[in-house]
Amino acid sequence: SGNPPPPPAEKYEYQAEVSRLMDLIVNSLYSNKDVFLRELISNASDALDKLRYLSVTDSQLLKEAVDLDIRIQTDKDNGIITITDSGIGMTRQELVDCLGTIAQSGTAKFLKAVKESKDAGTDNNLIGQFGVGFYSAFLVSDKVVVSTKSPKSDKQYVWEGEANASSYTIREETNPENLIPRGTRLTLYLKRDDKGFAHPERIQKLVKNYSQFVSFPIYTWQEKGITKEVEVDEDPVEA
Ligand SMILES: CCNC(=O)[C@H]1O[C@@H](n2cnc3c(N)nc(I)nc32)[C@H](O)[C@@H]1O
Repeated sequence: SGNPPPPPAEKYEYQAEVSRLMDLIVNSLYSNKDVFLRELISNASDALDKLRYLSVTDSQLLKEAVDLDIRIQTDKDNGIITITDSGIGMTRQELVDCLGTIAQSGTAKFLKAVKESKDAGTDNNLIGQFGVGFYSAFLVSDKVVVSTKSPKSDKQYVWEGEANASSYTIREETNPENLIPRGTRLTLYLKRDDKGFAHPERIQKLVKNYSQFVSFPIYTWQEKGITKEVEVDEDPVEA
């Protein structure tokens, strides 16, 4: 076909503080892995808040006419969870700035706070307070893929990171099946021992626990493995 091949994925090293932070989060929160869903829903909710706030002065941001919601899909056959928000999305540079680096001050304060906190319980809350919850995805995932489309860029970008890795990659999304109009879709490839999180009833229970303060609807779907049949629940988990 006439289309030029897509540019190759680019490899980035995490800033040292980020690597240290990921190790700390994975080692200190292993006892209560459930927190990953609360953190990722919180990030999705923040992204929707940002869009709603910015659209007040720039209605163009809503031209992609998609509802403001969070969709969680579980594929229990393959141990995969996807969390999609129709929020503001990230540009390539924002992916680097937001997921590959962290403000030194934030890290130092977080590390100090965790050291001072008595037990894992307080750690869970600290992770949310310091906005570093994204990395809790690696509590339950071998690999995390973030596919994101911002109104500020005409391309959709795919960030890919693996547990215990010192680097991550970013490439352009070229598969039409994966394109989203705006927002961010996280795909979690669950660890062998954590595939239970992809069971719909377990996700629904966690969503009910963690979503009471989320001001956007959260829908959960069960993906029927290779048939890709999508069964919509009788009624969405209204926030
Ligand atoms: C410390 C890890 N960094 C983040 O979680 C940041 O990444 C960005 N992020 C994470 N999930 C996101 C999401 N779903 N949408 C958007 I817009 N930004 C997101 C936000 O800037 C977070 O503060």
